[in-house]
Amino acid sequence: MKLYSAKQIYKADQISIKKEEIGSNELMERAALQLFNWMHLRMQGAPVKIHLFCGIGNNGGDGIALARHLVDHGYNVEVYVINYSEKRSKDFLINLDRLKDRKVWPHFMNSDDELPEIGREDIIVDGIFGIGLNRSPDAWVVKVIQHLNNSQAFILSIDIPSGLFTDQGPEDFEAIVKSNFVLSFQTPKLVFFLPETGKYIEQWEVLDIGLDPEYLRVTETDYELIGKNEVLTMYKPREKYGHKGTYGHSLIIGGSYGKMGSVCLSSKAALYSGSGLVTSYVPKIGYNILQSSLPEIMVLTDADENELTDINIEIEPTVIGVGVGIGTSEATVKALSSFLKTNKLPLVLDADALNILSLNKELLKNLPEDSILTPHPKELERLIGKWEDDFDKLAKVKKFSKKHKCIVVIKGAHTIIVQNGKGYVNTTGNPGMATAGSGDVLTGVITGLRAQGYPALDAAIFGVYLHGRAGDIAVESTGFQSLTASHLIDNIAGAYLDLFKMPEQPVVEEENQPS
Ligand SMILES: NC(=O)C1=CN([C@@H]2O[C@H](COP(=O)(O)OP(=O)(O)OC[C@H]3O[C@@H](n4cnc5c(N)ncnc54)[C@H](O)[C@@H]3O)[C@@H](O)[C@H]2O)[C@@H](O)CC1
Ligand SMILES: [K+]
Repeated sequence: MKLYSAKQIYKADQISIKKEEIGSNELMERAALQLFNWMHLRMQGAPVKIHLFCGIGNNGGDGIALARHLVDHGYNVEVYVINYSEKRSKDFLINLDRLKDRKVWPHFMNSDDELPEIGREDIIVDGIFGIGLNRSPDAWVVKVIQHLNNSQAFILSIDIPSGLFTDQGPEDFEAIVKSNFVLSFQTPKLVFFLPETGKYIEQWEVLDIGLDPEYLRVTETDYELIGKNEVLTMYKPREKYGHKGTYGHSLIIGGSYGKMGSVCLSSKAALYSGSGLVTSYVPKIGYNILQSSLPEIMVLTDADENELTDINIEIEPTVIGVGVGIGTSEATVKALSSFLKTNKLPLVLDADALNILSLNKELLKNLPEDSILTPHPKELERLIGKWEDDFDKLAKVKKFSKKHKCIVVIKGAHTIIVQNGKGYVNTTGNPGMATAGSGDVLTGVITGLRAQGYPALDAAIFGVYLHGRAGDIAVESTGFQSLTASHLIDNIAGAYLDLFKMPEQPVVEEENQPS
């Protein structure tokens, strides 16, 4: 699913209005009706108090129009207009008049007005600012926003939580509505998925207001949201006459004294994600550990007992996953450096391989094109330097990816895969996956997919999706706290099977026929 920018949404609005020969207020009416239907379906006329806080632009206009529909259906509403500017939009004014026709008089709130009382069982509709926010709200509006956040009432935001910019990071974190639910028009917004701003959104849903499908189809976006539909197009079915050679050979290079578990996890994950063959390359200390815990896997050893000192491979793997558990000792840095200088095979780099690259940036030029780097936030900072906010981080990663012709997997609650100027935002996974070894499993899954012939970008996107989906399936039986990296591996199978599961249809009971 594409994530459109505010500029693109405004353009889609204009094109739809022109093509359909409708007024902009008709588009607002569509939006308001969708909002109303959503609420009405869930509330079924319940006499809960609904406080609608509306700005003076089109987001406020949506709120005012919604208020009219709620009033028409007998809901208990109170409307407040937050008068933060003299420049009321045309469609806001049209809808204000329509509301007044119903003899509903909003409270017009200015800077020194008292804040209304809101019960914790009430509902707040947040229509103060939409995608038109272009500077931080004034101090008194921030107070109103804080009042809503402190009320403990359920907050339903129209289009975007008020105070969040659509395409830039926040300036004032106090000035943002904390939404329980966002009904976002036509597209979710990128900020819903970034660490600094995603926390203002508990849940979201898209309302289709019928913006011009052709414009939406042909318009390229900088970001895409990745769900099942997106990865299904990447999936490679197994061939009937395939053999283990058809599905590639993964080599996992890693480990040091006390850190052999990471190699076990990566190697096993590569196998479970479908790699035909898997070999691990480890210090001697790892030989028995791997041979006895993973019978399907072949093992090669370094000359040294406890750490990697000379990466000397005499096999021809399809892809190499390198870095888990290797540490950063002088001997290992040397070994990795000389390996990178001669290696031409596709790479997935993780953990200390990334830390070694950060300390020896000249090695980056040795990476084969389309190498996949999987840093967690600290490793990323070492690679690209500090960032000011999430948008600055994304800009820096894009620049890095372009310069070094590599794919960067920014691990997080919503992992984002960046190649060149484009980002792919993952939707699977859960907080239980913040656990030891989770990253090692991801490295194995991506390596295993690459071995099977998935192009690098697909391997990264699909791998991140599968890893998260395995976590989502696992958590149903483990809970967040007890989820471990091994559970993730055990559920890779479930994540694959889930790709082809049809959504469950609601059971419709047959009506009793008179006999
Ligand atoms: N035809 C359309 O454009 C549609 C727009 N829709 C709604 O319209 C919204 C966008 O409306 P607007 O463009 O009117 O913008 P907003 O309603 O988000 O903001 C209102 C206006 O306030 C001003 N402003 C921005 N930041 C401010 C600040 N900190 N303090 C004071 N004033 C500030 C800006 O001039 C802005 O246009 C969407 O989020 C959506 O809810 C929907 O009705 C669907 C159709
Ligand atoms: K809003």
